[in-house]
Amino acid sequence: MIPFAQWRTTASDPVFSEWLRSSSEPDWTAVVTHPFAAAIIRGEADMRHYLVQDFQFVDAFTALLGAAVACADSFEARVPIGRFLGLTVTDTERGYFHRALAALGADLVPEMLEPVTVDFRALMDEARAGRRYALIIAVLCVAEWTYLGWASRARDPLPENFVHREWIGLHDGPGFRAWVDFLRGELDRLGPHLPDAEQSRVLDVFQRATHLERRFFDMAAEASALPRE
Ligand SMILES: Cc1ncc(CN)c(N)n1
Repeated sequence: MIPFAQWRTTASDPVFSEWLRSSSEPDWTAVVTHPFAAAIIRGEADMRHYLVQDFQFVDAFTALLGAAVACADSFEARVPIGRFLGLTVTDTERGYFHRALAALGADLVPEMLEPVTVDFRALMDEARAGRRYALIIAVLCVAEWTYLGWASRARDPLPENFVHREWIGLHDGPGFRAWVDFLRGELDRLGPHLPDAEQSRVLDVFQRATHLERRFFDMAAEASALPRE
């Protein structure tokens, strides 16, 4: 791993979030180009098992957003997080899950949690319990930026089935892009001023979250008999 202070001297885009992202390859590219994500874009992915597991992801993610509101270092930082928590995740996205899982004939509560769901929830719970804003934002940023990465590859016409189309729409568009820009901006604002050891901890969490995103899509692909990558 090249430390941020050294990396920034030669990087073309020397911001902290780009250091985290580029240090998380090859997992990062594997997530945003994953066959399961490509199948969602084509409207061909079997979403049932994936969305059932993801609803459990979103539960811990919502709690982590709450921790971000609580642990942010200013009112101005709390506002966009609180807005996204209240207007998107617990409203639009929750409504999508209820409609999509009903259309797919799935229960909201799964019979079992996949190992990757357990591990992802554990990472989010660890960040939430640690109450360190930069580490919390690192996990949130991976989840949202990787999803913007694959969803923004979609082109018109989007799939007819609302289960695919709305899932793409939830993770693309100007509002979601601004949210990802905010999360990246928080890392860019805070990261350069952290001590080296804390920068390493942020990178560790960022890399672990990126790897879990890859495993999550692998799990979904396996359940729907697609190649893992
Ligand atoms: C596993 C996972 N990662 C990210 C997202 C986008 N919030 C999601 N719904 N699920």
